[in-house]
Amino acid sequence: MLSNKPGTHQVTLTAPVPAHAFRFSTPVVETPGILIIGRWIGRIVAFLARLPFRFPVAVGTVTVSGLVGYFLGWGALAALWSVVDIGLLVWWRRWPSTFRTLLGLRVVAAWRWVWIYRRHWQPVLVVAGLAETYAERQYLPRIRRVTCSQWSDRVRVRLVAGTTPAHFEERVTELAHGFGAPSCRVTTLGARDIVLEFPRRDTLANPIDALPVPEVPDLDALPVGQREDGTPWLLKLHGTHVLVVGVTGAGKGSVIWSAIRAMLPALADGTAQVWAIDPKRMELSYGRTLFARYADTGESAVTLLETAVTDMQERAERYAGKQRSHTPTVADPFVVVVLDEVAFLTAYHPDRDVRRRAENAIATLTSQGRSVGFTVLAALQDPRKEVMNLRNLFPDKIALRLDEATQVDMVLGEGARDRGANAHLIDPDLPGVAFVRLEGSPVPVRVRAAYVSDDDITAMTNDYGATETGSVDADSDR
Ligand SMILES: Nc1ncnc2c1ncn2[C@@H]1O[C@H](COP(=O)(O)OP(=O)(O)OP(=O)(O)O)[C@@H](O)[C@H]1O
Repeated sequence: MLSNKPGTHQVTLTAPVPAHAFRFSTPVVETPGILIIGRWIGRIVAFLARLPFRFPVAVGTVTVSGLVGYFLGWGALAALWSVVDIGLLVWWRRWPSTFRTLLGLRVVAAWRWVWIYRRHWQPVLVVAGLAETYAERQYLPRIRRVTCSQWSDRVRVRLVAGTTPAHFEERVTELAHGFGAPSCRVTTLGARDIVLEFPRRDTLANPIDALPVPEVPDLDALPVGQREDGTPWLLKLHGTHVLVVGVTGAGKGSVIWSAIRAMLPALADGTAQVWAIDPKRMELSYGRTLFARYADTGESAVTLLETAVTDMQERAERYAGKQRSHTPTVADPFVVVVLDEVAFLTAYHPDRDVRRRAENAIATLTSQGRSVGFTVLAALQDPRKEVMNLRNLFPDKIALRLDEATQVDMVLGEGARDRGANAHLIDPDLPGVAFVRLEGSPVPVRVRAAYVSDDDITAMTNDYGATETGSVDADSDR
């Protein structure tokens, strides 16, 4: 106990209490050198024993090459490799997709595991604050596996017990920078089991052409663009309200037009209607013949909104006690009120009465319209409360390029920026790129809306628009 051996004085887990004459503490026992060396040898042997299972192709290749070189000589090895190279070349040219999935991406994954993740894992995690310390020992989450898809690396990680995926979600920016990726996304697979997804390149860098019009539109999942992982970005309109926020030129129009485009067959057969409010007279006027109602001034816009409220309430009264959800029919179509620059009505319109009536009507529609088939799809440039205090009545929000970092959480909700939704850093040269929250996941996803050009809109109005303009723009007071 009172030994003066080196190390005895180092362990001070609790501070001494001066009033106590004796202090009991755990004795420090010196580890014999042979045990330390034995442990290192054990770890090296375990590593070598695991290698063939972890990298069977690489270990097999090296072993076979070594055996051929040793028994048959270097000439035979060179001949073998020439044949293998020609075989690989033929495979690559003839069946590129199987070559990529079975070999190419595995080689890339092994390389990136060693060179990027293994090498930088400890420093990046320690600096990012993701290494845990307990009783003077450091515990690091462990890389279980690295796999590669064509566009991203997926790093499967075993968490340190007592930590949660939220620790990683809050550090996605640090992780992305640390491993040299444009972004990082965290997916939870199970207890202490997460995947970090690092894109290797920006899959949304090129504009996406207007998507094909679906034969039977699914109003719960309208294809409006592409997600960062290459899968379609599907927008739910029926049973919700959507607020699209972005600075001027961010591409709000492309989200609105992509949604309208995806609904075209439903507009044509009368099971859905678009009621459009277009204060700028630039965005929606182009496709006027597609809309059941159209308004472009303050007064006519408020009249349109109040008509929607009256129709909605009449429908709710009919449904009361009989049905709890809406199924689109020709008699009771799904109505989407599309509002371009909603702040024009709620904040900027000079007439106070128009502002008040518009706000009341939007609040009523957004709070009561969901279950009876009335949806508001609104675009907004400035999400601050002074401009739009109704934003929380929109369950789904889309954050295109924003002006300030603080606006990200205003749009996507608390913690969205910490989880990597850097909408304020979206490149101005990438209009249509946005962050959205998908159902059931707190992690924002990067997406890009398809671009519906003027020619596309002309083709849409030719194919699906009403022939008599007068029949569809009853609310316009132009
Ligand atoms: N999804 C997209 N893909 C590629 N380019 C796009 C996309 N959306 C918009 N653009 C380009 O950006 C320009 C501005 O887009 P848009 O008018 O839709 O922005 P906005 O957010 O509606 O702006 P404003 O609020 O001023 O109307 C378009 O003219 C087009 O050239």
